[in-house]
Amino acid sequence: MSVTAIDPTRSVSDRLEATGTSNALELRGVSKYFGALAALQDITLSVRPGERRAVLGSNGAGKTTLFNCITGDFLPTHGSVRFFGEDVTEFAAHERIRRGLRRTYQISLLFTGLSVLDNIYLACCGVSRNRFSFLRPRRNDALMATAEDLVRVVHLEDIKNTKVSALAYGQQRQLEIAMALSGAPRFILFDEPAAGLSPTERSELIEILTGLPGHMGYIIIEHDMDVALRVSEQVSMMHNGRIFKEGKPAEIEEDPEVQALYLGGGHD
Ligand SMILES: Nc1ncnc2c1ncn2[C@@H]1O[C@H](COP(=O)(O)OP(=O)(O)OP(=O)(O)O)[C@@H](O)[C@H]1O
Repeated sequence: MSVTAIDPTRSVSDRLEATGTSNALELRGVSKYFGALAALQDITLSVRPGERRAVLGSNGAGKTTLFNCITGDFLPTHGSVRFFGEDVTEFAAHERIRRGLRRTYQISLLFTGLSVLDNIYLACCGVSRNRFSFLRPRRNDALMATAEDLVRVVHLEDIKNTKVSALAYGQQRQLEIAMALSGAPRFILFDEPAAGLSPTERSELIEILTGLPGHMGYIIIEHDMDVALRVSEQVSMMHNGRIFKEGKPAEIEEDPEVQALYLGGGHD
């Protein structure tokens, strides 16, 4: 199986030229406190449209809290979150979804009694404009065509009619990615997509992520450095609620401070 690494300079600038807009995501001075505990402290982060960013850090560094502040699951204690130029700091999660923000979760949210294709189709229905219509006796052909496209994007076309309960774990994670892609998102947050995957499944995941359409930017939280560094163009390192280093994957991999804190010391 061949894995194509992202060209870090050309792909980003090409995408920026194509989109011609401001940052996809912009966090300014974001902090999040749980009582006296500072889970996030003064986070400032800019991600350009189409950019692929990895956020790495030890357990408890604040990565999931960061995602929750971006998605609207948590309201930051201080600071602001902008999505494609719009201040969404106080927007509910569904309002951000409507603007094209998606995420995957560490826990599975699939309908195990339905087929792969039906799960994706339902996800497409969920984010379509007509989702509140009760008068839909037949399948929507356009949404089904989209679901068929997505099944191919995540390499599940050969088992599209298989029930989710019969899928291998890695295939279920691939399906979750397809569901996050429903409704043509502008930006996706991937929460540890490689967790629990076999080496073969990880290679498949790398292929899927690097093969996503160029305009589709994302942030990936990942403990697997090999996956994270191969699917990202820029890396932000977190520790104790702060981003302490940013750089390209090769720079991060060779950085002595990163090695001391993360690579050398493990993340437990
Ligand atoms: N809802 C919550 N209530 C109280 N404390 C929380 C809550 N969510 C997270 N925390 C705390 O905030 C800190 C950051 O947690 P967070 O889950 O964001 O870290 P993480 O980097 O995602 O860790 P992991 O890699 O283990 O998932 C931790 O000390 C955690 O215990």
